[in-house]
Parts: sequence; C-alpha cells; structure tokens
Amino acid sequence: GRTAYDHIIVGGGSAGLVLAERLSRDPTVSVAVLEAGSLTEQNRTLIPALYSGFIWDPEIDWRFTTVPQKHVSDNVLLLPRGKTLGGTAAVNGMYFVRAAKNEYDAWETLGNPGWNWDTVNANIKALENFIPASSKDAKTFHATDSASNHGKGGPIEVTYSTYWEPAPLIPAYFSSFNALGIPTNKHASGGDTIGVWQAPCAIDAENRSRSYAVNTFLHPNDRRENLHIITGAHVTRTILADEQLSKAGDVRAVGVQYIADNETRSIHVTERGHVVITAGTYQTPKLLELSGIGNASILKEKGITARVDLPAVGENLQDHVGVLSCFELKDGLGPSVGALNVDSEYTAQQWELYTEERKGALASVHGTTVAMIPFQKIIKADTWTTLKASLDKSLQQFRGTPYEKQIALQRSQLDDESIPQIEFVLLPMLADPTVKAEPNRSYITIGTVLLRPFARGSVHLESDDPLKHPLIDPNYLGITEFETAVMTEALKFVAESLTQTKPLSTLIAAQLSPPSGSSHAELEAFVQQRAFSVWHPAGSASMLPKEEGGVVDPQLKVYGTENLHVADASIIPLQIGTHTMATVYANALRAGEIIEKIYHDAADVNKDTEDSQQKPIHVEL
Ligand SMILES: Cc1cc2nc3c(=O)[nH]c(=O)nc-3n(C[C@H](O)[C@H](O)[C@H](O)COP(=O)(O)OP(=O)(O)OC[C@H]3O[C@@H](n4cnc5c(N)ncnc54)[C@H](O)[C@@H]3O)c2cc1C
Repeated sequence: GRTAYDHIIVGGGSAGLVLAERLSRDPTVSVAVLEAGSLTEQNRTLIPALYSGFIWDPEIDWRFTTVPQKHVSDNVLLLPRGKTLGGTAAVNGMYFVRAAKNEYDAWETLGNPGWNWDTVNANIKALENFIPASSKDAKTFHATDSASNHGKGGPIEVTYSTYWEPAPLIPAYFSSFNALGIPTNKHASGGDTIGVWQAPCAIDAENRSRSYAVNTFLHPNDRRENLHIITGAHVTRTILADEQLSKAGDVRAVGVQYIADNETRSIHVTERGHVVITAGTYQTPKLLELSGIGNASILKEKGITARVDLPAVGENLQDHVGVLSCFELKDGLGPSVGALNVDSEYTAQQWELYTEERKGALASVHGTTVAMIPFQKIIKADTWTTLKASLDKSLQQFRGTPYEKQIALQRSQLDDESIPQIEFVLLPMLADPTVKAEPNRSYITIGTVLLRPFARGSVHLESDDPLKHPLIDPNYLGITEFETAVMTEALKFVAESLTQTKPLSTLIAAQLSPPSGSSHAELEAFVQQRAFSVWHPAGSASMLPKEEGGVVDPQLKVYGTENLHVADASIIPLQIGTHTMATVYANALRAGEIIEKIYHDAADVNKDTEDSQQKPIHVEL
C-alpha cells in the first residue's frame, strides 16, 4: 500500500473521523487514519451498555482505570473508552448537547482567538441534522427546543427519545423542579442551559439507531479514495525528524510508527503534511510523551529522550464526577426500561417492537431528562458563603502555577448564574449495582454530577512500553473540602427537597441509597465512598498560551513542533458544564478548517520559492 500521506490522523474516534472527513473533502489531498480498534457497528439498539450496571463490552473498551483516588476512599475507578472505529462516540450515551455561551467564550478569554460560542455553535450546527420530537412528546415530556438553535442537513442525525415510561415520572420531575424555582428550559441548545430540560441525542429518527461517523459520513461502502482507514493499528509514537529543521528550532513530524499484526510498521507525511493526534484525553498525552514531547524530567525517568520540553503535557486533566441516589417507585406505575433483562415477557415484547416497528424501550436513550443549575439555587445563602470562603483558601494552591489565570476565571464564573455547576439527571431504572432490584418493582436513579470541578488531575505514561495503559489520576474531589461539601449539599437537595416536593414525591415509595434519613456526615461519607467518573475527561493537552499551561496553540499545533497537531477532547482548556461529544466534534471540524488552510498557505509559499533547495529529511525508524 501507500506509505506517504498529506495528513496522518492518529485515532479514528469521535474527533478523528470528523477531522478525516473534513480534510479528505479535497480529493487531491491524501489522508490516513490509524485506529487501534476495529470496525464494529454499534447501532443495533439504542440501549448503551451503561444500563447493564456500568459494565462495558470488553471487546471494544480500553478498560482504563484510575490510580487510587485519594479523596474517594482510595478507590480505583473504571474509565470506559471506546476502542473501535468511531471511538467513544460508538459506545457513549449519545446526548448531543451544547454548553452555556459564557463557557465557550471563556476559551477565547484564556488566549484562544476565534474559539467562542459563535464558532463552536456554528460548527455543531454544521454537523447536525435535527428532527424535532412529535408535538405530543414536546408537550408532555418537554422534548422541545427552538428549531433555530439546531442545524439541518448535517451528517449527524439528532432527535429525541420516544419512550418515556413510566409516563407520570418525567412530567412530575419537571413540575417538582419548577415548584422549587427551577424553570423548564425550552431553548437549552441556544447558549442558556439553566433549568430542567430534555436532551436531544445522536439518534437516527428514521431507523432509531445510533448516529455517528461510522454509519453516516464514513460508512465503509462509500469511503473516499483519498481517505485510507487502517484499523487494528496501534500507534506507538510520532516519528520526528532528526534535525530541528525550521529556523525557529521547531521539530518536524515526519510520520508515525505503529504496531499491526504484531509487526512494527510506519507511514510518513508528505513534505507539507501534518500529523494530527486524536487518541483521546487519556492517550494523546501518552503518545506525545512516547515521541519525546513532554515534561523532560518525567521523560528522563522513563528513559525517553526529550525532544521538546513541554511540562504541560498530561496536566490540567478535568473530569466530571458524580454520585447516585436511588428510589423505589410506588406500585401501579407500570414497567419501565428498568425491567429489561429482568422481566422476560417485557423484554421479549420490547425486542419485537424494536425489530418490527423501531419503537419501544430499545428505540430510545433513557435518562435524557436533566436539570442544570448554579449552586446558589440549591445551597442556602449562608452555607454558600462559608463554602466559597473555604474554596478561596484551597485555591491558593494554584498561586504562581501556570493555571492561576484559568482558576481565577473559573472562580469568577461561580457568580455567573448563566453557567451551570451541578446536573441532576433522571434515570428511569435502578443504576446502583449495590442495591438489589426486586422483580415487579420500578425504580429511579437521580445522578448528581459536578460539572465544573476545580480539581486538576494528570495523565502520564507509565513506562516507555507503548502498549501499557497510562497512569490516570483525575484527582476526583481534589479540592476536597469544597467539592465534597457541594456534592453532599446536592445529595441533600435530592433527598430532602426534590423528592419531597409534589408531584414527584407522590410517586416515590422509598429512598434506597444513600439510605433514607442519612445525616449530613453520612451523606458526606457516601460521596467520599461512591463518587465515580461521569466520563467527560478533557484538558490534558490544553489549548492555552504556553506559559499558562498550554500544549497546543490556537491553531492546535503542539508548541515546539512544526506540523504536529492535537484535535480531540484533550485540547479543551477549561471544562464545560455539559456532555462533551458535540463540542469535541465541533472542535475537530474547526481543526480540519485550520489544518487545511495551513496546508494550502504552505503550497502558495512553495510556489513562490520553487527552485529553492529543500533539505532532505532524515528519518530514524
Ligand atoms: C460511557 C460514556 C458515556 C458518554 N456519554 C456521552 C453522552 O451521552 N454525550 C456526550 O456528549 N458525551 C458523552 N461521553 C463523552 C464523549 O463520548 C467523549 O467526550 C468523546 O467521545 C471523546 O472523543 P475523542 O475523540 O476525544 O476520543 P475517542 O472518541 O475516545 O477517540 C480516541 C480514539 O483513538 C483511538 N486510539 C487511542 N490510542 C491509540 C493509539 N495509540 N493508536 C491508534 N488509535 C488509538 C481509540 O481507540 C479511539 O478510537 C461519554 C463517554 C463515555 C466513556
């Protein structure tokens, strides 16, 4: 096969495939994607593995774990990530949602011109084909948003769930929030995410299957000739030219090395070409480090020669963290999706409905009802004042670090009530694996998610063995006093306010976990024992000024390199208070525009200096 490409994309995941599509639109440009996993179509039904007790399909999961989490009882937590073409978008919960306007605008404030709500939202719209819910679902289950907030004609099909059993539950959830002063939001994709609303998902409205790169724009049957997708290819490093060729002393990526069929192979980029890493938040830093780009002292420890000393690689890791509250519902509400795999009659019925009519429980994502709110709405004013004082004390640890500026900005956002800090997601099932479900009973779980953690974690390579998993330390609840306290307050809000308020209260028989009547101290202990990853890691190769913890510049180029870029969730410099997929897609689309422009601009320069001698490039393989 071919051995040189204009652009090599490392990782055929959520970002990688959007980028591949964008860069291969020009048929004269050759693009290769290297993906460690294989092609597995994850579109049989819309029930993600999530609902079988947070256990992932080992065939298509990297099965990462954290290092013991100091502030979560030293627990080692599971971190699922898709290992298949399509990446984590092939296995995730499918929510297709935007953050609040001010959260994206903060990226620009942090030193990234052109990265703001307008551009991110325009790119999300470009990728989207939005189909509204039926008027009944819009009215009864609040599955509604202004059509003008959404895109039409893009490759990712976006619509709402259609299965809402038990029917009284969702309207009651909305009404109880409303009664507590939290409004229903009918425009949550327009830059204001505050309130209670129904999340649209990446679902094909016609055949009710998962919509993602593999079954839309990159279906193997109509793939472009200039786009080569190589699966089963585990990239081990970027090959850097021996000499620093450019005047600025930047290193040049000349290709990548990978293992396929137990053999080490390599492919190269053409003279003006680029290598773009989209291996995800946990593996992108590892690949940079394996290539000699990272914190020189960490590299030295692992026996790797540093080519670019870039201490921010693998730092600034930010992830959402959550805890669950579970309740048993009263009799007579009828079966819900929680009965799948428990009640054999219901299960058989739902399979038939799905196979024959694309309807029923299997045709929907469950648990798309969310409330996103600032802390001020759930924490009493005097408690909030005390908590903020404790936070300010803890945040002094960032003084004099590269992250001082972003932490100060994030701190100021606590007073911006257009930015959500906490999410309450309603799952119509028992999602706590430690509670045993009784047959013929219905349950709900309310997930509480910390959306804007102040804790910063890190991810680094464990050794120079490229096949070893990275050491992942998300540092959950790392700003311990404050973050544990706000999560405790949130659990208290669920137990003592939300589920005690009519009409939701009239549907609930009992609280199961945390145990009903738990004291403040018991709830706090519950948070410390049960906190888990809500799967949105970002920031480990942040787009920031170099001296402020940056790994890539606003062109997504890795500092100290000429043509090496990063374009996945790891570039997000400051975590957003929502689910990350649509944003990751949008950023990858913008990355494609940027890299295409750099490529063409270089062509024009080359034309001007046609007879100037090109230095040969030495490659060590
Ligand atoms: C369980 C779960 C549920 C989620 N639910 C939602 C949701 O409902 N809505 C939402 O918005 N977000 C959700 N997310 C988050 C969202 O899916 C991610 O933010 C997004 O998919 C990340 O995209 P990415 O391109 O950065 O990484 P990925 O999509 O993970 O892509 C990385 C790719 O690189 C490949 N790769 C890695 N290393 C190598 C290597 N060395 N060589 C070759 N290939 C390599 C991987 O196999 C993978 O295909 C969820 C995440 C999880 C884990």
